[in-house]
Amino acid sequence: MTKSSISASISVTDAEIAKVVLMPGDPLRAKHVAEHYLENPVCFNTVRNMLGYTGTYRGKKISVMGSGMGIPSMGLYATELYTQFDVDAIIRIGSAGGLSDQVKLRDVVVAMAASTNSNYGAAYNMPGYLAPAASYDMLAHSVEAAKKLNVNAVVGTVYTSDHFYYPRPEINQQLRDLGHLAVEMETAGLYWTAVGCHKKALSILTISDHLFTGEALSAEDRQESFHEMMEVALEAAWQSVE
Ligand SMILES: O=P(O)(O)O[C@H]1O[C@H](CO)[C@@H](O)[C@H]1O
Ligand SMILES: O=c1cc[nH]c(=O)[nH]1
Repeated sequence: MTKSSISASISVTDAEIAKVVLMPGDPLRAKHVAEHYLENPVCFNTVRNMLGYTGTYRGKKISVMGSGMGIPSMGLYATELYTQFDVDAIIRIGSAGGLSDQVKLRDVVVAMAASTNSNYGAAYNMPGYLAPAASYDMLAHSVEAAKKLNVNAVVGTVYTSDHFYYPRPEINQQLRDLGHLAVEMETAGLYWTAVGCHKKALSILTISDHLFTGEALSAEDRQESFHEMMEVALEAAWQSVE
């Protein structure tokens, strides 16, 4: 749908926002995705430099917009996209630090669920705890896409941290023992927001560094592995729009 400045955070200009939005943390990565993967991209948002674009991919309209870093930023943009711009599905496309031996540098991780140290979900006022989990059909589409594209995608639980620099790094061992594949900073917030708005979400991540092996991708390697994640995410996005 086309709107002319509804929210303080997103100000739509002359492009519509698609039903499905890809969201990297970095707005410049959103620009890169728009320019390299979408046809005829048009910028729809520049407020706070949180760049957003809409274009087409294999004939279907797809948007891409930065989320910023951390749950509060992701929660704000995802809520506005779902509730004010009629978006049905958001796919996070991010980087993550490996925790498990099941993942190595460059692997693509599909986040089935996200544990977190964030208290953001307390606002849903559940007795106990609202589980941040992916939308199954989108998860299934991404797994099928990865198989078809011969991409090594590992499906499992990730850890969404409020801290990039956690003051007690020894918890990484516990996270690993409890089966977490990788750590990043937005997925749980996206999944909570989606369920709260009765919409869909999926988080697809590339392992950019490993907290136990100490390895990290060079800038060139990041670009190449990022391409594999993009192919999987675009296919899953394509499948999720009619
Ligand atoms: O690559 P992005 O999507 O920004 O994701 C990861 O990178 C940032 C930290 O460097 C956090 O946002 C984390 O979740
Ligand atoms: O949040 C993040 C993202 C990439 N690598 C990390 O170690 N943490």
